[in-house]
Amino acid sequence: MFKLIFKQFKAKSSTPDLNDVVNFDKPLKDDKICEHRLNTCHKEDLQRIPGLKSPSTWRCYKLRNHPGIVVIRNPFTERGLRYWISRCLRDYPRPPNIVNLNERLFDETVRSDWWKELQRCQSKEDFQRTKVAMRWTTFGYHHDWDTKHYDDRMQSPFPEDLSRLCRLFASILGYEEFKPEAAIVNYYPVGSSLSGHVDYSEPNQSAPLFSFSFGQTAIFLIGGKSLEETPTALLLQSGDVLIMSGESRLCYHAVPRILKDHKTLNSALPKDEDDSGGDSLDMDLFEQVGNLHFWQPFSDYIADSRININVRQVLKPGQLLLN
Ligand SMILES: O=C(O)CCC(=O)C(=O)O
Ligand SMILES: [Fe+2]
Repeated sequence: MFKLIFKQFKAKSSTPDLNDVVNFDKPLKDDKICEHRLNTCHKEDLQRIPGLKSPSTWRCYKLRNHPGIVVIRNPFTERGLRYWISRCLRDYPRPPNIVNLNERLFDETVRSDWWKELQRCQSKEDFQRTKVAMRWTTFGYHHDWDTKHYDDRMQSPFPEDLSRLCRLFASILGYEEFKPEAAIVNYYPVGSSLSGHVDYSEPNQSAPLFSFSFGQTAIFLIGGKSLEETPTALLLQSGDVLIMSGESRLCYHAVPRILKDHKTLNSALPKDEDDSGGDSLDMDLFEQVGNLHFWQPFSDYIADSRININVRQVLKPGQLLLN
């Protein structure tokens, strides 16, 4: 069932039927979801992470048929969204982090600073080819796509800003001990997809997995422990935070389609957002994204792409090394 539904959503010839797709902006119309109360008495921690809306305004949902799945509908401010998008494009795909760019197709300058080199492309063709070639970057423990194993010798530092962000969401959901140790940033040009899989590479499979969506909207399929089970389709929009915890941590999931429907805000930032200081982000970048000239290339990129940050804990509690 999973593969069939994946194929239907992926089919380029058809506009997907969104009637059966859960839309968290229309929660009352949908009996597949229910509202979930969050424990947001962490105001002090929150004040130290700029770029998030006040937690009392967050809307959070669970899925009736998929215990363990939690979705927080865009808790970010507009400046916050811009910050994380530019981190994913400008900074994260750089050494010592690993990127997918093939050494036979791209020289060292592009592979070590893709975003900078993308802005320097001379022709439209070269720009487009370079833009869509970036599909993932890994950091913390690097995910090995072939062996599906992590290795103590294959690590790069986990960025402090993303670590803090994940630990904050984890603590609000009651996972005080969560340690962000491995991340994959997935880049999805419109037209790309990610087929059904289970994330079982981590020795620690009981810690939740945190997934952040930015830019264009994804149709996300969440299934069961076998491909026989019928998946539920969700719309994941810019800023949405999806948590796979408990039973759902080892369930099949996929991204069959990216919808080009998100209008990127390319205007001055709203004035009413309280995005005052802190030391947990790169505050120069946080300032800069408010400048339209600075923000323009990032805005152009996400006009037809989606970005997903996928964060996992690798080690079991108390475990210090893998091998
Ligand atoms: O892009 C997404 O929402 C999911 C990505 C994913 O499942 C993965 O990286 O394992
Ligand atoms: Fe996954």
